[in-house]
Amino acid sequence: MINADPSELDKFSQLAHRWWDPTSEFRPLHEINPLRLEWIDGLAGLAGKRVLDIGCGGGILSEGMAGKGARVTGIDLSDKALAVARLHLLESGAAVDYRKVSAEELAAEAPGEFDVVTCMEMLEHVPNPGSVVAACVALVKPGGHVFFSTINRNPKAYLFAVIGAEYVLKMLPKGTHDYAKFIKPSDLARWAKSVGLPPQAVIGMSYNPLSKQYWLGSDTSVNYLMHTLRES
Ligand SMILES: C[S@@+](CC[C@H](N)C(=O)[O-])C[C@H]1O[C@@H](n2cnc3c(N)ncnc32)[C@H](O)[C@@H]1O
Repeated sequence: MINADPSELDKFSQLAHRWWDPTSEFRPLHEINPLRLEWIDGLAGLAGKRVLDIGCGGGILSEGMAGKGARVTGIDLSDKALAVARLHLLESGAAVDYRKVSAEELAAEAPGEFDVVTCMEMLEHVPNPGSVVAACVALVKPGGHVFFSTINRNPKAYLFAVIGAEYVLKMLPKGTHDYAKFIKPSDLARWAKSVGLPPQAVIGMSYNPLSKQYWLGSDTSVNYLMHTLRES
């Protein structure tokens, strides 16, 4: 059975036509993109690398990584998000190969083909995130980089990521996030380590609603990113 929740895919499909509008529901992804792109590039050196972006959506990060000189494949299971991603290439002139395939299926088809795998803001939308983590280790070359980002599971994360972002600030549509699917960094680290992806670094991402600024730092209590390396 495919590791996907149709209602989650439908949520993103419904909004997909607004993916590249930086004032839309996707504004947070536009605003965090430079931060995560520089962090990934600083650790993995994207130029010339073969990169897989899992759950690429409309392609905000995929295009950013292509702009750094990476050869990027973006995969997602939302037809509409992929259609928007492909259409945007005409406007931006970027080159990204977008495909509708699950991480698990691609892992069986193209094991060890990628220097870098990114899986950002996606694990909290799938029924079995551990299965995606296992697919990531299969997809990346020995010694290659895998990056994750997701939302921590604790009362503060519920307050900020659900109540704050969806109900108070209305940055995201209500129902975007399901608290039960949030993932503690310790759980993600344990899953990654158990499949041969020892974590190298974890960094927090914070937001100040008054200044409307995001930054990376030591506070992993709400949003965080994790860098792992496949054992050689
Ligand atoms: C919050 S968006 C993140 C998009 C992109 N990774 C980013 O950070 O800019 C989540 C994406 O995950 C995709 N998604 C959800 N379940 C998936 C699955 N099982 N396989 C692949 N993509 C999935 C959705 O269609 C959506 O495009």
